[in-house]
Amino acid sequence: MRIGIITSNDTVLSCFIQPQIMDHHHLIHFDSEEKFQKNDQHLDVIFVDDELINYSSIDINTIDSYLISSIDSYSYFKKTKAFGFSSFLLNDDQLEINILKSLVKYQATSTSSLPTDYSYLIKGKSEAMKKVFDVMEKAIKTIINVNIVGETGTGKELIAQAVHQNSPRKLRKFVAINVASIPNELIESELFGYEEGAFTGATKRREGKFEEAEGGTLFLDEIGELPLDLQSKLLRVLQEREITRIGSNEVIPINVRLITATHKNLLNEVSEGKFREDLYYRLLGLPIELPPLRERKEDIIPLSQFFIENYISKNSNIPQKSLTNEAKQKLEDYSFPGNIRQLRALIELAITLADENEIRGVDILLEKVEFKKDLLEKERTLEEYNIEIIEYFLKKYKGRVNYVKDILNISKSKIYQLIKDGKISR
Ligand SMILES: Nc1ncnc2c1ncn2[C@@H]1O[C@H](COP(=O)(O)OP(=O)(O)OP(=O)(O)O)[C@@H](O)[C@H]1O
Repeated sequence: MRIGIITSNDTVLSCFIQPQIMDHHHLIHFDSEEKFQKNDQHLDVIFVDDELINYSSIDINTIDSYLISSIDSYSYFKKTKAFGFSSFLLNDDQLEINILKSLVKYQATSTSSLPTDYSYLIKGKSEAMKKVFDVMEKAIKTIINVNIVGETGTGKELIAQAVHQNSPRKLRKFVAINVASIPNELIESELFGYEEGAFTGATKRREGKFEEAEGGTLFLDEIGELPLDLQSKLLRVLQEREITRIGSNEVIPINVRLITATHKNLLNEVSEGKFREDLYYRLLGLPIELPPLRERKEDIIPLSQFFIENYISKNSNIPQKSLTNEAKQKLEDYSFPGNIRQLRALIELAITLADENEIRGVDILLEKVEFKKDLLEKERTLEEYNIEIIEYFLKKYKGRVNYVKDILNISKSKIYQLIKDGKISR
């Protein structure tokens, strides 16, 4: 790990880094005669005096433009005319882990000064969400790695996208990959790419996700599922900041911000030997915890209203709808195992089911959200889907054919024919 410190005052170095690991023989100053060695050209951690401004790979030659993108640091830099620049190399794994740990702690307690407005995209006024927004501010200000923890559907990918879109990297790509969804033997080629002929089926060269995300952000979802051998490879890539495609000797430098996500407690995985500790601290960077919806009930109604507006604005034929008190209560009392994704599906179904301008309790089909998903997953013919839907509405409206034909905009005779054929019961 190479640490860089920009400062006019060497004593600040000791504030963050224990004296015993400082090796002044390795210090390099801008204003000295010394030139950077080739392998000195990347820094892992940069401080401007006591402010950690970056914790990720950065090329020394681009440090100026990096500082400009980090407004606070740049104005500080100008104001104090700080020009001393030091960097030193650390070769001790355990010390490296200790430094990473203290950096994580430092980041978690430092405050931010660049408020960003996510309210158009991410809803939530609960204390839990305020904390999430606070950490996001810090994530945006630096290019520190970020790890998002939360159950399925809590908004991990949405947060990752928001961090990217508000960061100086927004002009480059946001590339997302779900590690759990790729067979183990394909993860390496997905991440790092391959050359033509590298293995059976590699008919032409393909770039991996790291290359695709160059200059931007790579979102690795379900990182806890990464097999141990690939964890070592990923660690090496993060340390060396370069990749090699499978079947190639060419070393490709990379400049990618990593955001990882998991629904697992990775620290437990570390203690069980399933996840490498050194990789854990490299990836952890800033931890963002997204609590399940049942633990932030005050967000349920604002989120529901947001999804109603969103859905109606995209479907101009649907009139405005609002939630009755009974519907609100029903939503607030529910536990949402599928979290916000489930709430969204449930609201969209309720809008479709609601007859008037009101969404009533009866339109909130808690047990039926899964019905909608199941319905699609069973892969039936269109005719079979039709039958299932007609049957569902006939049951709901107690066999009133006239009512159901209007809702589904089909002919009465179609329904009677299906009943006559024994395909549906009334
Ligand atoms: N705070 C929020 N405000 C508005 N919409 C949200 C919020 N959180 C999540 N969503 C919406 O909920 C859905 C699920 O979010 P997302 O895919 O980000 O969850 P996830 O945690 O990454 O899920 P998974 O673990 O299953 O991949 C998306 O439609 C997303 O836009």
